[in-house]
Amino acid sequence: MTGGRWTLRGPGLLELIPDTPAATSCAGVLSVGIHGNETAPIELMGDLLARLEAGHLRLGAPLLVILGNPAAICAGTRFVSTNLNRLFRRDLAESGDEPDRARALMATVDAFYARHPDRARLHYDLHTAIRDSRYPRFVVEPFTQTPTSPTQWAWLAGAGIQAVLHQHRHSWTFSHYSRHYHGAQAFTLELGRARPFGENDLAPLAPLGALLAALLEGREPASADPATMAFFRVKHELMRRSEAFRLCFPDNTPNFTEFAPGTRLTRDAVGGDFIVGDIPLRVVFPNADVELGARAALLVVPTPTPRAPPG
Ligand SMILES: O=C(O)CCC(=O)N[C@@H](CCC(=O)O)C(=O)O
Ligand SMILES: [Zn+2]
Repeated sequence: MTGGRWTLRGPGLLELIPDTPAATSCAGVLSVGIHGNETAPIELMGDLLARLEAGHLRLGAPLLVILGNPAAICAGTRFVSTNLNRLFRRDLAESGDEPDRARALMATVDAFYARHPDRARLHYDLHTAIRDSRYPRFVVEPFTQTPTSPTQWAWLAGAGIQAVLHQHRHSWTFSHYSRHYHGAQAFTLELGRARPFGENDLAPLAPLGALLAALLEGREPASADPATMAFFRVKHELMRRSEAFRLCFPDNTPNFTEFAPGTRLTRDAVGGDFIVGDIPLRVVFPNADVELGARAALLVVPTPTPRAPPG
């Protein structure tokens, strides 16, 4: 490897250690495979690491590269026993494969950021979605007390991200963990539809690959006007409350599809049905098959583009 060395902090936990980090470089966490069937980010990361190993990239920043759920990746499934991306909380009490993995990932992230106390913290958690989307590449901004830096919006726009969704409450996802406990600039990135290994079209992800390469080399990534992205915020979260829960629209409805006032969206034996009120709502991540008590869909509305910094 040119410019540094690597060390394994555990299974699927690769730390890249530069000889001479660029002065302004971030301490970055890049995670893929938190859901085992979301393969495009794993291929993208494999390509980045292959270019580093071949000497086409020079390491210039400390990076922690995480392969999230190896057992689920081997099985080709979203998870083995429970959804790993709901377990990133320090008071986690559950036992089992995914809870143990969540604890290992949290401890590894804690130790990584602690080794770089003076650097800006960043975490991109890379996913793909179950369904198509009106915006194939979008990010979820975890609920946060600390505002997102305008630079992040410019980098994400420059990386071909088409939309942003602001979360309305704590969600205990991996990106939320880095944001909430470490004040990192952290996002979940949704990068098209989940497909098996070998069936992904990585061409639309080339600008994101360029962003990741710039971070790895400690260079300033390309920027674009954040106004090129559509911004949304969560208005309602639909939960599955009983076995009878079902969605009243087809399974293949793309993310960000809009429903008019008066449309019935769900039926459930507990808590009643959900009908769209006075303003249209768009649906994101609909999934009637989630565990009881889990999120079955987000309903979102447009929100203004964050203001650019003065000057
Ligand atoms: O397509 C779907 O329904 C799910 C895709 C996915 O895994 N999304 C993440 C989003 C995490 C977040 O809200 O930040 C998830 O559900 O864990
Ligand atoms: Zn996912």
